Formats: sequence, structure tokens, C-alpha cells
Amino acid sequence: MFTKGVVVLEVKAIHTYRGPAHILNGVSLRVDKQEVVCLVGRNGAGKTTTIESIMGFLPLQAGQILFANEDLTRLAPHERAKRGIGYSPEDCGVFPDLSVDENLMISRWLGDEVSRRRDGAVRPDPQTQAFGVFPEVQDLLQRQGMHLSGGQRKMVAIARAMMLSPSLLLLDEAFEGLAPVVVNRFTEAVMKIKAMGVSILMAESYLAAASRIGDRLYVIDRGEIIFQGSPKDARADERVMKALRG
Ligand SMILES: Nc1ncnc2c1ncn2[C@@H]1O[C@H](COP(=O)(O)OP(=O)(O)OP(=O)(O)O)[C@@H](O)[C@H]1O
Repeated sequence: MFTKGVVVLEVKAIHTYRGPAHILNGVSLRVDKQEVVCLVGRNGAGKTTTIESIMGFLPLQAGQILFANEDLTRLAPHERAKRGIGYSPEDCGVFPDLSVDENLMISRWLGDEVSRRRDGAVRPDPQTQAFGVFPEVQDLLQRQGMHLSGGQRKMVAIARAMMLSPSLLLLDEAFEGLAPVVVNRFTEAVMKIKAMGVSILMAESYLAAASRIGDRLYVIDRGEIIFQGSPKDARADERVMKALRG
């Protein structure tokens, strides 16, 4: 595992294309141990493309992804997961025909590999971690993915990522479409995950939500990072406010 203050993830000047479209233009960012970092940008700014590049779903044209000082750039997504990167996608990726329990099991198996790689380190009990974050998921175990509400799907997606015993969690728009009261519940969950020693990179469209939760922010606009720093400095930066307003 990592010691506080240590760099967990380093994204170095990545360029990513979707078909012929050059989407990311030299994006660099860093996440430290037990830090919540938010990647803020309007719809279409490049947040999902950044997260999918880190997870290995999109090949890089240039640049590098380092995780715990290991170069992941050429590894397949499942190999990245085995190193301890949990991922909750924007559409949740919950298999509709499988029960919640079966959805969680997939990650538990991968988690065994994560712990084998952490030589000597005791693996936190994945179930305790996942249900510690969202106890509600325990009551949904027999339900099929297709019968979950939007908020429940998001909970299951995050609980599933926690089953991996990750050291880094990538959350793509975890709060999107949630009622305000449920947003508070998710904010609390993110704080619990952080307290478990997990680092978090969150894609978020709204500066207000990112400011409440992020230790540090990066603002992305048209595939370029235009700001990095504290939530307070972001709100005081005219270029940031203009980019986020459009
Ligand atoms: N499959 C695709 N093929 C081509 N272009 C795409 C594809 N998916 C996204 N794009 C384009 O890539 C750019 C970045 O999209 P991306 O999804 O990364 O943005 P985002 O910041 O996550 O926004 P959103 O919140 O809408 O998902 C946008 O211009 C979008 O239109």
C-alpha cells in the first residue's frame, strides 16, 4: 500500500483520439495517497475520455500513465484492475441479467489477484469495505441488475469497485442524476472510502459539488487542463468560471 503524501497515479501529457477526433491534448494530472481529486469540466470537455484512458479502454497516442511508479501505458484494462485500480463508469456498467451478488463477485475474484500482488500486505476484507460504504447494497444482493433504480445502480457500481480492495478508485460522474438528499449520502460514502486509505479521482460536471468533496481540482476544457489547485482558487479564477459556464 501507499504512504500518505506519496504519488499514487501520475498521468503524463496524454493524447487520446476517438476515431479521427483528437480529444485529449496533453492532459497531465496527479493523485496522491488518500487524496480526493476532482476532474471538473462541462459536458464533452474530456472527463470520461481521461478516465477511460487511465483505465486502458482507449489507447494513448502519446504520453504515459504511471501507477505506483509502474508504467501501465500498454497494459489491458483487466491488468490495470489487478494492480488495484477500481472503476465506477458513468453508465455504472452493472450487468442487467446478473444479480447484484453476481455483479459483486466478478470484482471479488479480481481482488484476490490484487491482494496476491501486494506481497505481505493483509487485504482488507472486501465485503466489509464495500458494505461499510453502502450498507444498503446488502439488501439488494438477490435483485437483478435490471431492477435497480438509478441511485441503487450507482451504489452497486461503487460497492463493486470497492470489492477489488483498490488503492485508487476512478469515479465517473458518481453524483449525476441523484436527488439532493442522495447526493449527501454519496458524499458521505466518498469520505468513508477516503478514510479507508483509498485515493479517488472523480469526474464531475459541477464545480460546487467538486468543491465540497475534492482536496484538489483539475479543470478540463476542450481536452486541455486549464487549472489545477484548491477549490477556493478555482472559484476565484475567471478563466475557470468562464470555461465552466460556457
Ligand atoms: N464514441 C465517441 N466517438 C467520437 N467522439 C466521442 C465519443 N465519445 C465522446 N466523444 C467526444 O469526445 C469529447 C469528449 O467527450 P467525453 O465523454 O470525454 O466528455 P465528458 O467531459 O466526460 O462529458 P460528458 O459528461 O458529457 O460525458 C466530446 O466532444 C464528445 O463528443
